[in-house]
Amino acid sequence: MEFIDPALLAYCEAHTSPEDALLKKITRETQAKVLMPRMISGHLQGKMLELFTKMMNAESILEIGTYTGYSGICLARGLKHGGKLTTLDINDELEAMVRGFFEESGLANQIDYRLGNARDIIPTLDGPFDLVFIDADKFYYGDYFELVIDKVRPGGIILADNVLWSGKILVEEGQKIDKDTQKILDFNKLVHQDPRVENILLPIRDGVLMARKL
Ligand SMILES: C[S@@+](CC[C@H](N)C(=O)[O-])C[C@H]1O[C@@H](n2cnc3c(N)ncnc32)[C@H](O)[C@@H]1O
Repeated sequence: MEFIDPALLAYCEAHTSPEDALLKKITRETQAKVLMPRMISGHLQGKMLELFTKMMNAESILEIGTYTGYSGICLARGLKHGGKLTTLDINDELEAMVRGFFEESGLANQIDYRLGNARDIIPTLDGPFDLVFIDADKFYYGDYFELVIDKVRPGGIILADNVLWSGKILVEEGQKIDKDTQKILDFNKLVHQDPRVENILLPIRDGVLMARKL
């Protein structure tokens, strides 16, 4: 499901600071060489992540789901001088490509790229994080939220991508719901009802849930 008229999207992109050569290259190579290129954050969302990070003056960021590094580079570009991004992914087949992009970004020394299952790695990480971007396997979004909430500083932000799940969260009465959709529905409800955060669901791209820790 497209959420916005393609002409309006093109207008928004035309009035957003342009993607630079590296982000264009990551998009091109992801489309040419990697499975499921739709997973990449892309121009609008990438710029949003960079600007949120700058607005927060973030020093410590955790990303769950590196993929080809597009969103990671956007987040790292927003970091305060000397800040650090920790980014996790289970897929080691992309490692050489991703490390190459991080080197090209000039920010590799601020990016701690770790391979493995995020549910095993997160408990070993020290907070506090200013910002956490959840963008890995949707089935475990609720687990990621619970694993990171105590590691986020008060006033810190948790962002979760794809929470509109291509519109599948709109369920008709009696309709059968697949497991991932059910997990996204549960996650959106969990965050919305959690007294530890205030939240907004932004209809950007496939939906971004923003929760601010109180
Ligand atoms: C939607 S993509 C991330 C897109 C990336 N954030 C971007 O915007 O360019 C999801 C990524 O999560 C990773 N992933 C899935 N399950 C994971 C797990 N249990 N632990 C760590 N990473 C996982 C996948 O390998 C995939 O690269």
